[in-house]
Formats: sequence, structure tokens, C-alpha cells
Amino acid sequence: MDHASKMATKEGESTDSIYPTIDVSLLSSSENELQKVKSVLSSCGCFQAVGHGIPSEFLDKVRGVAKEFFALPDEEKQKCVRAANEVEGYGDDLIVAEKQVIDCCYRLFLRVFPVDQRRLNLWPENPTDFGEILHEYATKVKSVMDDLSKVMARSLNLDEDSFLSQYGARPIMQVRFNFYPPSPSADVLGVKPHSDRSGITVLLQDEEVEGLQVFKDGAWATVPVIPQALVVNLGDQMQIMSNGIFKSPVHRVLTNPNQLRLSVAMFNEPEQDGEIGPLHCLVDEARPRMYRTVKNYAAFNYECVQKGKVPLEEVRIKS
Ligand SMILES: O=C(O)CCC(=O)C(=O)O
Ligand SMILES: [Fe+2]
Repeated sequence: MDHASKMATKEGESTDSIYPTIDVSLLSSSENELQKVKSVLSSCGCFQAVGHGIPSEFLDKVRGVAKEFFALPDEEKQKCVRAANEVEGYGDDLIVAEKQVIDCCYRLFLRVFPVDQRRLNLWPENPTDFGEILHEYATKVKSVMDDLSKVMARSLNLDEDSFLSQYGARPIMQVRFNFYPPSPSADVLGVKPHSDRSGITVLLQDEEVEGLQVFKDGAWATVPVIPQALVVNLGDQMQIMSNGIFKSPVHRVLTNPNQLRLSVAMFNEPEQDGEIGPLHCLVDEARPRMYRTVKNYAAFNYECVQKGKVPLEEVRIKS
């Protein structure tokens, strides 16, 4: 089967573009904003964060080094190429399942934290400041994510470290630079519908080109471009830890016929081989345990996807 005919179509597209924005700098002082976060994360699981404290000029620098890398000649990018059966490094869509629909996307996927787990042979040396900027960006995003994990706990009247303590002493942070070339066909998707396996995903969108859509209230909602904002998407592991209170949204990416699009997704995740499950204090008679405990959710997720199964469904306790 050829590449194009395996690609997904944009069925069910909607023009709805309603998407919440939250000023995260107000979350420590405003009960209103705290309640808004709780309501947004327990309904659609995503919002655009402004007031996050990362200067716009720095966000532009991150986009800049990413665009420079993807613009390099192919032989230069191949220095970071991923091995056939691995996710880390540079390449196009990884085939993990038979009859898989191919995404129209090139990616550079790297582990950033813990620092001693970096595979530096896969990190671009060109542009020369790539590593330094990635380190600085990941450090800043980690702080935004940790604050958000605390806010989410507080919004449920829990001790603020309740979620963070499940991440262990050596939590993981990974980055995926996504590069979507102009689409060869109007029906091609940049990324097919999925939810993220992370705890929290923080996404830096292209400063001009839209493409991300979230499945909300039965239709696809386009996430508008706000250049200085960070898109927050909860991942499956937060849905599990919160016993289903917070939602991991299904999202996809459209391609554009004329323009390329870039995005930078950062994912946090509990330490390697860590075990996660619903917080005990969120399980009671009114809200019975929805998910079983899982060790190494990353590997579990990979196995499910290989078998064409939905990971969240596989951990759900069926009554
Ligand atoms: O490019 C985007 O806007 C989203 C990418 C995405 O969903 C992902 O990398 O998991
Ligand atoms: Fe995603």
C-alpha cells in the first residue's frame, strides 16, 4: 500500500474554535481562576496558558532553533536519525502496528531529564546552541508543569504534592519537535487522533500556522494560534492518577496545503518503572476506583498501540 493511501482523512471536521485561555500567574491568588482550571481540566482537559513567565522572545528562540534544524540538508539531519525500532532521534512516523495510518510529520524525539539519561549522540550539534536552548526551555517548562500539578491537587483540596509524589525522585521529561511539511493531499493528517501518554503535555505551537484540533463536545475544535501562549493538554497518566476526574483529551493535527507547521511538545512522566494509579483519597463509594495500578505506563502504552488497543481502556476497571 502506498504512503498516501494509508493516511487518515479529516472526517468529522468542525469549524468550532472555542478554546479556553487561563492566566496561570493568577492561580495562586484567585479562587475563581483555580475553579476555572478545575472545571476546564475535568471537562475538556486542555487550555492555553498565558502568564506562564517564559518570555516571548525565548519562545521564538526555541521555534527558531527547531526550524533551523529541520531546514538542514537531509544528510545533516540523518546524524540524529533514530534506529529502526526506537522512538528516540529524528525520523518520520514510526510503524508500530500492521495497517498503521501514516502521519505526515517528521519528528525529533529526545529525553531531556534526568540529565544522565540523555542520548547526546542523537542531539543536534547544528544549530550550535540547540542543546543549550533545549535545556533551558525544558527547565522552564518543568517548572510550569510542576506548578500546574500542585494547582490541580489544590483545586481538589488535596495536599499540593499529591500528584507529584507519584512521579518519583527521577521524573522523566521528553521533547518532540514536530515538523509538518505542506500536505500532498487535502485529506492527509499531520497526526492521527490520539491522547498523550504523558502526565502533562505542554505544547508550543507554530506562531502563525494552525493545525491542532481537540475533540470536544462531539466535534473537532481548532486550537487558535496565540504566539505567546503554551497549550496545556493533560495526558493519560493524569487521568488515571485523578481517578478519571481530569481528562486526557483526544487530539489530532491537520496539515496545510501551502505552509509548513512546527510544534514543540514537552511531556512529563513518572520515573522509569514507576507505578501509577488513582490517588487513594480520590477513590470512595461515590467515585469507585476507575483504573488499576500500572507499572511503567510508557511500555504498557507502546504495547497497546502495537496491538491496536486504546491504553486508557485497557487499564479501566470494567464493572
Ligand atoms: O503539533 C501539534 O500541535 C500536536 C502534536 C501532538 O499531538 C504530539 O506531539 O503529541
Ligand atoms: Fe499529542
